[in-house]
Amino acid sequence: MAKTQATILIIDDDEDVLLSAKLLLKKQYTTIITRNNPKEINQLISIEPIDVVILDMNYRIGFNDGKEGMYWLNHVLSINPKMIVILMTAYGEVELAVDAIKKGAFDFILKPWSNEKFLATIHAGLELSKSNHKISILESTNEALEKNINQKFGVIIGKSKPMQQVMNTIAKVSPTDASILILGENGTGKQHLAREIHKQSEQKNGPFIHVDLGSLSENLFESELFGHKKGSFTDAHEDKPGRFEMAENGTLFLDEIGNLPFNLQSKLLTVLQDRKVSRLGEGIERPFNTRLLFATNAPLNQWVAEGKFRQDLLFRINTVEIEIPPLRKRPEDIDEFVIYYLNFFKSKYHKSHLKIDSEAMKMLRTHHWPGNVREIQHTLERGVIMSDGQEIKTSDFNLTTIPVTKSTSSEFDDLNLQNIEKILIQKAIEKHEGNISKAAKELGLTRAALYRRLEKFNL
Ligand SMILES: Nc1ncnc2c1ncn2[C@@H]1O[C@H](COP(=O)(O)OP(=O)(O)OP(=O)(O)O)[C@@H](O)[C@H]1O
Repeated sequence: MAKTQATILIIDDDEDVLLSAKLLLKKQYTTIITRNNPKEINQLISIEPIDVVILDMNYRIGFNDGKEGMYWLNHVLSINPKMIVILMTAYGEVELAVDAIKKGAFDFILKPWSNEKFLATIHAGLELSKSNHKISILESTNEALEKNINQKFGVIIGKSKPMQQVMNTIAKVSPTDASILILGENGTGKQHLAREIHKQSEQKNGPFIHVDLGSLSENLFESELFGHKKGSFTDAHEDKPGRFEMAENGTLFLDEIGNLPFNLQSKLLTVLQDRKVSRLGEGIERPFNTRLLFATNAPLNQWVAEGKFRQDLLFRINTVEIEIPPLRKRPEDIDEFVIYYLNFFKSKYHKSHLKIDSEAMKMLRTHHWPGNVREIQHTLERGVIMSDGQEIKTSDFNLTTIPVTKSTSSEFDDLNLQNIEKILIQKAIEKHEGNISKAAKELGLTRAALYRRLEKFNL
């Protein structure tokens, strides 16, 4: 019979008890650790993936008040409140054992034990430990998924030749386990395509977890990606799995990979090579089974040449590179996007009669679309909202291109804060040639906050 994968720690000062418990359990479970001194608990819990602790109530000869057992029970639960602790106790101490259960122990075993009862108790403890572990991962996965639930548009639009080539590549590579690097300007649909790859992959029934490395502050990178142990830093109030663990049997999409700080690039490389992650502050290595997708709008090859991005990491993540062309290089797709978003927003805002005036349509077809698909989507939404009549007019779209102006102090003659905010945002985007992450960083905003302002100012 194959052994069940589980690590059980037994602590008792009686070597005979340890030996007979070990002999019994090792037939059933993969790892049995025995110790005669409870002081070793601290170290063991932080380096071994322990599922169940079996703890004696008394450690000094002649003492049978169970105080030590209670002390160590509290201690284990303060390190990990979800740890399954089973107490071993003699006949006279049943009341004490019941008290221990009230304080958080899972169950107790009476010494001398019946093998059958002993195994049944361990089995039940292990089942609970497994479901606790699953629940904690599910809670975090759920949290991450809820953030993504607003993803509104599931279809892939684009019949142009360059888009069809992209789709052909996706059909070929999605079912494999190759790492894919998606390249493209802001708003070209990198995340949208990453979701499509997930849908067409073997992991399609697992979660799709998106991490925007452009919006994470530097001190959060490690904990977000790899998870942390309670107490490993000031705000680590409880154990938390990282995104790698949350994406188990699914896809992990690391967006804006160019924003990963240089010191963490080597750590990520090791994780990708070993296919194991360790939570911050914990020595346990957890294997993961996750499809990895990456995206960036940064010129990574150039950054490698400049020493800003590790070449070995780039080689690891770009087994296949897919470049999504900007909208201006596939103008044939504009009409389809316009029709799609027009219909979508007509129905959302209950304006089913609306059409686009021919002048306005001409303008949409010839616009440069620096913000790509995201810009076309927001423009159509604005047009539908602003239009009063039967037709959306050029002015309803309020399509402006970001003016390329040289900074002069006269811009600040107008001291209206909103106007100045708009000017600063324009300047930051101009300076960083449309790179939203860098502009947001310079402005001291998250990317999401910058996007909100772009919308607010119709930029
Ligand atoms: N081919 C497409 N078909 C339908 N919708 C699309 C397509 N490409 C992009 N979109 C939509 O455009 C918006 C922007 O796309 P997405 O967020 O994937 O771009 P991105 O390249 O990841 O942007 P950023 O670089 O700013 O993170 C999304 O709402 C997405 O659904």
